[in-house]
Amino acid sequence: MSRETPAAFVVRDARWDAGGRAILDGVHLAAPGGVTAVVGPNGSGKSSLLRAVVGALPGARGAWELDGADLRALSARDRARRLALVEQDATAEGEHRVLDVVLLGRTPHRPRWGGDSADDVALALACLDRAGAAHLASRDLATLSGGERQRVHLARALAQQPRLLLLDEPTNHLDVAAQLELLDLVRRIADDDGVAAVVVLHDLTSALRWCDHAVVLDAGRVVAAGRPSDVLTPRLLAAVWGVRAEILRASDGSPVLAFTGPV
Ligand SMILES: Nc1ncnc2c1ncn2[C@@H]1O[C@H](COP(=O)(O)OP(=O)(O)OP(=O)(O)O)[C@@H](O)[C@H]1O
Repeated sequence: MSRETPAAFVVRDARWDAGGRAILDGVHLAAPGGVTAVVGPNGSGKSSLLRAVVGALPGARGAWELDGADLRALSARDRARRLALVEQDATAEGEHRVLDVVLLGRTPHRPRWGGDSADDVALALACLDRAGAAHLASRDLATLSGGERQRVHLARALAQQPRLLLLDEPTNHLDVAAQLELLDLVRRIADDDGVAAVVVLHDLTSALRWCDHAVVLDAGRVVAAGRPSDVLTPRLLAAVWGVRAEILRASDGSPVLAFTGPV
């Protein structure tokens, strides 16, 4: 159970056209707190959906609300106080000390002309610690490995203290132990802090094991949504991904998807 009231996030009828076609074609998503997996084949619109919600897709239409508030009506600063996005393979040009990158997450919370307070620095260090990256605080971001950078961007997002955390393939670049740590951290952020976490995942076993809800996109449309175990069935995997799949059971009873070939 969440110690905080879980954040409720809703997307209604998201639409976005690019290159002469519909990339998002009437997407509905309801994330009533907890962890929501957004899954689908390559090019199905997952990243576009997250980018639309953060206001990074000019021309996107639809409504998105967090705790009943219209996110589109908020200023960029107010939006950044409520939601944070960690993008796929986020990089940065030039030299940036890791601690300064994480402190950027405090920007929407501090006075417009104020510098970093001691509290900001303490919070940034705590977020680095939570993301398993405390030892990187003094490093230059450009010198980090992909997995190390991923943790720093997560720490920056946590420093925003969002009610909605959007993560685009956050387990990319992470070794297996780090993937488990990250998914466990996302679970705790949802459970303990009441943050609504929306996570784009390609690893469908992780979606089954770690997530409360799953939304399946195909060609810009939602083709299934609900409890991951109800949604990610062999029949759906065959229809959407074109693969034959079996659901096996690990010794602890948790589901493991095995793919045995194309349909
Ligand atoms: N600016 C653009 N102009 C034209 N097409 C675009 C643009 N941005 C994205 N697309 C197309 O929109 C589709 C959806 O892209 P998106 O990145 O949202 O997919 P995705 O589901 O996140 O894919 P992946 O799993 O490969 O990361 C793709 O076919 C992509 O080529």
